[in-house]
Amino acid sequence: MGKDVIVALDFDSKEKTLAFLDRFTEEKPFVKIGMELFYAEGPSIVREIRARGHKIFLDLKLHDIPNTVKKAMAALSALDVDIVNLHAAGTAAMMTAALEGLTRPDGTRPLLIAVTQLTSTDQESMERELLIHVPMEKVVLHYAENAAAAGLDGVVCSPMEAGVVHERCGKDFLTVTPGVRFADGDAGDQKRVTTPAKAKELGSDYIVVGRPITQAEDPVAAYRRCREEFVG
Ligand SMILES: O=C(O)c1cc(=O)[nH]c(=O)n1[C@@H]1O[C@H](COP(=O)(O)O)[C@@H](O)[C@H]1O
Repeated sequence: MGKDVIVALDFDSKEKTLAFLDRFTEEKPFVKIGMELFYAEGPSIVREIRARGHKIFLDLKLHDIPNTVKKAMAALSALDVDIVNLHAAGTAAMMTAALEGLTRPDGTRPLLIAVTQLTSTDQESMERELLIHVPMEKVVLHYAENAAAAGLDGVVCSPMEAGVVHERCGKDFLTVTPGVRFADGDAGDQKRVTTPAKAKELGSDYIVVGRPITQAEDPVAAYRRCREEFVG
């Protein structure tokens, strides 16, 4: 898999989602199905979007005791998706169980990545609300190293940390980075934000972009602008 833009399909219904995807007549974007759409429509929406030929990052951010995560991942392994994730790269036991559950009888599995610190969290809120009194970059690197040691394929972090994660965990360890806005865009609830061009410079493998594309007046033009900046 190469550098690409992943479009976050944060819609509350199948109808809105498919109407959005129908706008793309020339390209087949890599998409992310997250909690909002999955909880509204269930696994059938994943199958339907896959049948249309899209690559899929299924972003359900699993986090529970190892046995529960293993069983839930086993259920998700029946879906033909490219990436799934955990929230967060916490204990080795949970991550190992997730890998076991996700691995199909034939030995194949989707890529498994884990969230480090949400891109809606900044240093101040991490300290005040989560009581983590360590620099953000160090926290992200710690989670990334945990994930790499457990055998995961990468992490979700902000583009701001992509470079150091690659330095520490290797160039093949994936950095999937939300928190992306155009220079003239509104950050909204995101805190650790860069432009697509900056994410490229910093070494992100994938940028995850939702509202700057889905809420744009011309989503296809916004997607193309994003790809142009990030992939070139
Ligand atoms: O796991 C994620 O995808 C994720 C992790 C994170 O730290 N920050 C983050 O924004 N995301 C997701 O990335 C998308 C970003 O959407 P926009 O802020 O609209 O571009 C949303 O679907 C979030 O759920």
